Amino acid sequence: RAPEPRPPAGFVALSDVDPSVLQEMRYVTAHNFTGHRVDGYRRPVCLLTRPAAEALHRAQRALLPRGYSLKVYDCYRPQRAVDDFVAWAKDLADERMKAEFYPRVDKSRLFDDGYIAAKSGHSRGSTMDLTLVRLPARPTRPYRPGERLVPCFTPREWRFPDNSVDMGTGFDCFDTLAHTLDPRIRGVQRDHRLLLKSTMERAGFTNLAEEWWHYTLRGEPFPDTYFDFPVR
Ligand SMILES: C[C@@H](N)C(=O)N[C@H](C)C(=O)O
Ligand SMILES: [Zn+2]
Repeated sequence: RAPEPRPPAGFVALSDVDPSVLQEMRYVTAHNFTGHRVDGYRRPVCLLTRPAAEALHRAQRALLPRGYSLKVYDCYRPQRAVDDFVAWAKDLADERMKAEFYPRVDKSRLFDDGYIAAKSGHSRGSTMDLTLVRLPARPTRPYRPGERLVPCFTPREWRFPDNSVDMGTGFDCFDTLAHTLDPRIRGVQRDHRLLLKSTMERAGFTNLAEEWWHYTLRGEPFPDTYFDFPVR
């Protein structure tokens, strides 16, 4: 068997650049919209290009004195993981995670509506999905496969427990309520989204309008390369 490709020069583990950023890597677990560990994720680590990791460190430095930490859910995503999402999307009968992640969107619409990309910025290594956590971070519990699912846009107390601040929906909530500036999101939920957005923009990132959690580094180092080495 051919040896697995290794991370190319220019990639780093986020923990080597900023160990204080919390990590809850969802696609290496079954707690994600597919319901299975996604192809290409072997270890729960956040890999990024060095400039993206250093920019994230700048954002974290701005947040810590205010009593918040960043928490990443996904970082570099191999192309084979994206291909796994595409294959999953073609199987319209597999809706085992619909009740939590896309209760109001037809599975056949997830790519066209902008919630998942067949060529993703994550595979270029300078994009991440993340949220804010109020410090000190509360402990979390793992997802138990088969447990009862709760829609990701219900009040926070009913959703799957997450130690992040209330953003109005959970992570990977494929719904118009997750659009960053959706006018139905008000009060502290909107404040949290705007704190994340302004901090990330100041550190050099751009948000995806459909997802409050998705950010890409401006001037990324590999704008045309979709990498496929596994996360390990
Ligand atoms: C799947 C979700 N976490 C995400 O990252 N969506 C964008 C559109 C992507 O797939 O690049
Ligand atoms: Zn993303």
